[in-house]
Amino acid sequence: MRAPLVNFRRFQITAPWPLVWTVTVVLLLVRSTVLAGRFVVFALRHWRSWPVVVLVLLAVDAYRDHGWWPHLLVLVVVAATGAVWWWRGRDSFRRLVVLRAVSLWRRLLIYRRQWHEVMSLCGLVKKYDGGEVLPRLLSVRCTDATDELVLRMPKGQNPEVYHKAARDLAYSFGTRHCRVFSGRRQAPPARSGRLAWLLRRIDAIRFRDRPRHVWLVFIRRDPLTRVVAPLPVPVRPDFTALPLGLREDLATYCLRLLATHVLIGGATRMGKGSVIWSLLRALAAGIRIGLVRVWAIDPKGGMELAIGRPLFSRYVDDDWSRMADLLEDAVARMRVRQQALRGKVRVHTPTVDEPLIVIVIDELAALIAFLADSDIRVRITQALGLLLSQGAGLGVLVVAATQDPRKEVVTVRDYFPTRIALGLTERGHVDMLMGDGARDRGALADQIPLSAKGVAYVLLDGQPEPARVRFSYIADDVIRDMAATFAAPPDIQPEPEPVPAPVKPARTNGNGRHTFRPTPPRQAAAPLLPPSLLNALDLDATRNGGEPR
Ligand SMILES: Nc1ncnc2c1ncn2[C@@H]1O[C@H](COP(=O)(O)OP(=O)(O)OP(=O)(O)O)[C@@H](O)[C@H]1O
Repeated sequence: MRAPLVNFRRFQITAPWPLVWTVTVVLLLVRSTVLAGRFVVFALRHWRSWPVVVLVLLAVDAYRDHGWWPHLLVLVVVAATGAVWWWRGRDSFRRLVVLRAVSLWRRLLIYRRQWHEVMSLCGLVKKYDGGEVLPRLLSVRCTDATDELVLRMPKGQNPEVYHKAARDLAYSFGTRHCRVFSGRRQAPPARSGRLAWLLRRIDAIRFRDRPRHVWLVFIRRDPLTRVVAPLPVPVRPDFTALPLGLREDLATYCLRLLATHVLIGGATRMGKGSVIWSLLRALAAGIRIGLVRVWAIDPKGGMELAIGRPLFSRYVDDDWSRMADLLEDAVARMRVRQQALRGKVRVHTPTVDEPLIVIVIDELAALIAFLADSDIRVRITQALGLLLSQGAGLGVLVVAATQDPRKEVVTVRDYFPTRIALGLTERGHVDMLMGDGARDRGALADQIPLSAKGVAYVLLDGQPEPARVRFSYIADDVIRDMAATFAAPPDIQPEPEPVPAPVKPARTNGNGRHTFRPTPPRQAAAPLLPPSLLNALDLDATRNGGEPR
């Protein structure tokens, strides 16, 4: 017999069966451990469903043994307990039962059902490996006015994409406003007590930074369409949280007035006055005891601020030169404080002896842009520059309103760390006032309707995304009442009386004789708008449901 061309037997090797079995068992073990781990994660993630699963199992068991009547009995007991709960504690019932039921309902019927469609149409779906990657909806939490969704972005996206798509998302889900937040909205709760250390550790995990999560807040019912009534005057003002109005999620909007200056921008008649008066109301108790001293300048001849004169320790509305004096006096006070605090503290703490000085200026542009007398204008600009650059930490703060936020008009704009944007006339004004990119992040101040007076965009503590708020409307009667109740005590340093205008020194006319040129009378600050026009403008307020000022 002929020998085979290739002798396969020569290459034959015996199978290493122990090795094959060992590898297979190890692979199976790894796989089943992974699956078990996934199941545990799934079960933990959906821990809220455990009671439901247990109840369903119990219900099936009870039905098998006794029929329908145990279910009926349970239903009656649950309904009776719910009724008693609702009767005794409506708030907790609403929070723990009604809102949770609404959240579940809206999650399933509104968001889950349309998720794929809306995400695709709003351009938020990514294509990868021949398939689609969608943002993943993690939770839906409803409040009385908002739906807060948490979602995880697919890889290759950042929150900017959601900021841009915010309006499309809002209208797609049947609302008008959608706010996008790239960070968690609630801070971890403050823990105390015996188990605080444990709870703090759990919070550290629960509230850890999640860069791939995005929070979408849909405004289901806009609470800012109604005028906000004056808020109660705090017994002692908390400068880190002064209540000034209402947020669109129905929380109270609080301003942090500690070591900051505030610039209020808004087109004419959009409610700059209501921001100032809301702030003064929040400070009123401090004003009465002398913890806060308000120095007010109203370049509109007192049209806005004169009505609350008793609240102010110093007040000028009729003389540009006295306005400059007031600001220079504030600089002098600031310098004295600087000397006293140097090397001791970095931020001044207001006391009755060394109060917080708040300089309120109703129309900043009138002081630094439209003032004809260049000498006084330079004095005012210099004093303001010093106050704005150094006064915040020393407890000398400036709160100023302007209709025009352009740099050419408000040259000192960049020195205001806190900005409030009421309704503005131009799209470009939004970024000028709130900072670059603010409009893209949702501050649509140029789209605030004329009727929404007192509605504004603000930045909340620690969040780059602007929030929409409405300041409380303080009517004239309320201001008068406030001025009578919370009048400022006499200042330790009395307001200087207006000094008569200095007579210019005689000049020689070259032939030894002297010609006296009397100085023209001091320039009085005439109102920017004549009273007749202001009265006419007040009519629009009456038409819009507000009260004329
Ligand atoms: N928060 C508010 N809620 C409801 N209506 C308001 C609010 N603030 C102001 N208004 C209405 O708008 C009118 C104008 O308000 P305000 O005088 O405060 O505006 P302004 O921006 O200060 O005007 P100006 O540009 O003349 O200084 C008021 O007469 C009032 O009727």
